Amino acid sequence: MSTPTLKIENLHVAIEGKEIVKGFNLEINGGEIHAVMGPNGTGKSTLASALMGHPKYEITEGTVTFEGQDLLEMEVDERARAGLFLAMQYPSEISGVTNADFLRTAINARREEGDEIPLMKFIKTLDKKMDTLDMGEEFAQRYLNEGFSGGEKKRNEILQLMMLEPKLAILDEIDSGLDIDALKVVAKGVNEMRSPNFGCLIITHYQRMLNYIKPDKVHVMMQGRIVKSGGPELAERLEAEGYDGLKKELGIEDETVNQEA
Ligand SMILES: Nc1ncnc2c1ncn2[C@@H]1O[C@H](COP(=O)(O)OP(=O)(O)OP(=O)(O)O)[C@@H](O)[C@H]1O
Repeated sequence: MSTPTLKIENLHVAIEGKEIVKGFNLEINGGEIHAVMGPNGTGKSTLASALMGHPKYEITEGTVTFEGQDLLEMEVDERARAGLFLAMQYPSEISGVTNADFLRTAINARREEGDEIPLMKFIKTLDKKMDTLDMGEEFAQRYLNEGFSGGEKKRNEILQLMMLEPKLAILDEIDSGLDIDALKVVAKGVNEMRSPNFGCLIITHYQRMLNYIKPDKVHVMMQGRIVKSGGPELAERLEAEGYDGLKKELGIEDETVNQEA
């Protein structure tokens, strides 16, 4: 058996002393796409931020390995260099840094000194990927996310994903605020990345994203942990019944981790 790309065991995460993630387990093997769905406030974004090493999130228990290495021991930049990518629900704007400069710097940060990506190759690859995502040429020279619409920011995150070619991407609600055309474009980008060397964790409320990116596994998160796992049909059931049907089946009464705490 090969080493899983990501292995999360009994993870507990607290924010300002309050436990939000409560015993989360997940294993993603190379090339698999997993979706984590769940109602508001169940700890999905907290999980994503904790995996990326956000200092505000305290890991109180559990282990996480990335290709067999202890992820929790790694600094944030080490996690990115090791091939972990996080697309945020609200990408930040950086004035004075163009999209193209940012991407080239980020790509080179993951390469050895002296092995930087040649400029022409970079430009050619960037053009091709921007074309796939229906992005106008001007986006390369615009400051990072500054003045971008919500949909443009999401598209831009997928551009970063395609350029950086991570081993594992965590996509936190990249579908929120997207119109149907943008959603299809974003899905096209992710689908183009599909390969045995690319794993993906998609965090979403809605099934609609999963109509375009077919996950191998779907997990439902409630009260800070996975309460049910299945295939794409689980997402379809949630879309039809809402989360209430599942809560009844599992005997879960609380809606959020807050109420339980
Ligand atoms: N920085 C913070 N300080 C205090 N509480 C926080 C912080 N971040 C998250 N929380 C709380 O943790 C709980 C889980 O939040 P989280 O954003 O992880 O949920 P989520 O499942 O991603 O929700 P949504 O689907 O609405 O985005 C919420 O009750 C939230 O208020």
